[in-house]
Amino acid sequence: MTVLQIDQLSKKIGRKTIVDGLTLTLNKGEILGLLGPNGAGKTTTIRMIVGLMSRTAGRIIINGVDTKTDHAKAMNSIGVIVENPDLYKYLSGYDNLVHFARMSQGVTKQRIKEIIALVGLEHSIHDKVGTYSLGMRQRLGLGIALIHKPSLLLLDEPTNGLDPAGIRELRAHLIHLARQEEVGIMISSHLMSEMEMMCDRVAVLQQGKLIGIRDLSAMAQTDELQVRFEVDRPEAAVQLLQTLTAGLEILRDNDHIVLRIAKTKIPELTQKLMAAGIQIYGVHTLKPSLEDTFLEMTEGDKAR
Ligand SMILES: Nc1ncnc2c1ncn2[C@@H]1O[C@H](COP(=O)(O)OP(=O)(O)OP(=O)(O)O)[C@@H](O)[C@H]1O
Repeated sequence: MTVLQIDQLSKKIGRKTIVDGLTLTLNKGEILGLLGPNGAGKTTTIRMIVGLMSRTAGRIIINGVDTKTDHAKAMNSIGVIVENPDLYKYLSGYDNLVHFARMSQGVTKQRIKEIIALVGLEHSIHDKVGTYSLGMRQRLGLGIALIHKPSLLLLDEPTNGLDPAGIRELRAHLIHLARQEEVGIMISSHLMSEMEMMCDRVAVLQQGKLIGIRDLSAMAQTDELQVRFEVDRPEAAVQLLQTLTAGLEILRDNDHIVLRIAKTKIPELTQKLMAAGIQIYGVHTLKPSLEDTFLEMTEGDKAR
């Protein structure tokens, strides 16, 4: 089920086009990354979705509701952390949650308890927020964004300022939310490594334009690997493999030969090399990374 659908969304300020005809969908239980360098238009896109900024053109549909037709209804199913959450630091985490819960209808004590467990703040929820670390404040902010059970969560660079442990914790919470509570999550970042670790799909933005979408779960399942054989006679190895597998591209890198094959092919090729008397010192495998595919996309873009 689609929780967010954006069609031909654009933003112009003066003569500058900041977001240019962006079309995207986000499904229930999916984590979609919005990846792009500074100034690519990520924040502007998120601000337009939540109505913090007007749009120049395009449609935004949240759970089947057009945000232009019924903004309030569409916003009911969104949780958002656009910047550092506004928290009351002289109140406890619990009192902050109660305060924000009053703004939504029908939030029960049980829901507040669930939220505290969900964001892992059981042990410090009665401490004053002023004593919290940045990671704890982020988690409380996440809890507040989730209190009314949104089916869509939007996060703009949520890991900014977090240390590696904080980032790991936040990532675990977001994956849990998507998988267990089926929340659709859109998260912006300029860090590929971060996107790679938590997103199902990544939309790459460059100068306000969508230049490609990569399905990371499909990338993880593909059995094509980059395989490097370290051998004593690379020349002979290349010749042999080329006669065995027509059309296979093999690169030579000093004592290594590098090729892209399915994992299941490795034993067969290893045996053939050994049978030809070629000594194998090592076999190293590498999955194509998001960075590789990102570079492929941006280079492809330049060529057009
Ligand atoms: N109100 C505004 N007036 C003029 N230009 C703006 C305005 N808001 C944003 N911009 C410009 O639009 C571009 C996109 O900004 P935006 O903040 O959406 O990018 P971003 O991808 O979120 O980048 P960052 O990672 O730096 O937050 C930038 O070049 C920015 O200078």
